[in-house]
Amino acid sequence: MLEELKKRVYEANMLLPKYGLVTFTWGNVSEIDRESGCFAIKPSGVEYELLKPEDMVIVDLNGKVVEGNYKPSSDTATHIELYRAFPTIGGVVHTHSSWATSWAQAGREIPCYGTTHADYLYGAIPCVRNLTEEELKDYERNTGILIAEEFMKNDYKAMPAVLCKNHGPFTWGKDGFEAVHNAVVLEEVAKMAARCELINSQVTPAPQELLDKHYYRKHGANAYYGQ
Ligand SMILES: O=C(CO)[C@@H](O)[C@H](O)COP(=O)(O)O
Repeated sequence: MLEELKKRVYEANMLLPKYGLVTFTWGNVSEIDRESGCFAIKPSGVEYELLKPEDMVIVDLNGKVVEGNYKPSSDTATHIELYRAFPTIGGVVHTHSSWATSWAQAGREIPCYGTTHADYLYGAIPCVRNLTEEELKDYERNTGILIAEEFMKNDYKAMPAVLCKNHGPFTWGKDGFEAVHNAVVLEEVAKMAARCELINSQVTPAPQELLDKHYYRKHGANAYYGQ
C-alpha cells in the first residue's frame, strides 16, 4: 500500500513542473491514506529531476516520519492541518505558481470574472491574512490553521483553493491528482483575472446566476469528495 501511495504522490509531484507551476524545488504535493492515517509527501529541497518514487516521505497526522530517507517538505505541518480540518479531502498541493502567487503577494482574493473560474471554483478565491509575529513562530502549522479557520465560513468542497498573503496558493481535492488539477485551474483563472483587470479596470464579477449555472452544472447541488 505504501509503495503504491509513494508512486502516486511522486507522479502527482512531477506534474507541478510539467504544468509550469513550480521552479527549482518549490512547491509540494501530498496524498493521504485515510485508513492508516498516513500520507506521502515530497521530500524537502530535492530537485524534481532527481526525485524517485521511493524518495517520497511517509508521515502520520502527528507529524511523525513513518518511513523515508529524507526530511519531509517544509510545508508538511500545513498539509497536516488541512487533512485534519477537511475530513473528505485526499490530497493537498502547494505551489508558487506566478499568477496565483502574485495575487497572494498583493493580498487580494481572486474575483470570479467568468465561467472558466465558475466551472471549478464557487465564487471568489479567498486570500487569508499573513501571520502575526507570534504565529510566525510555528509558521507552517499556523498557516494551515488560518486556512482551516477561513473555511469554517467557506465550503472547502466548493472552493478547493486558497491564497496565503505574502506566500502563495494551496489547493486540495479527493486525491493528489485532483489537487494538482485544481492548482492548474487556479493558476489559469489567476492569469485571466489579472489580465481582465488590466484590460478593463472597471470590470465586475460574473453575475451569481451565471456562477450557479456553471458550477452546479458540473458539480451538482452537493459537491462532495468521497461520498
Ligand atoms: O513555500 C515554500 C518556501 O517559501 C516551500 O513550499 C518551498 O517552495 C518548497 O519547500 P520543500 O517542499 O522543498 O521543503
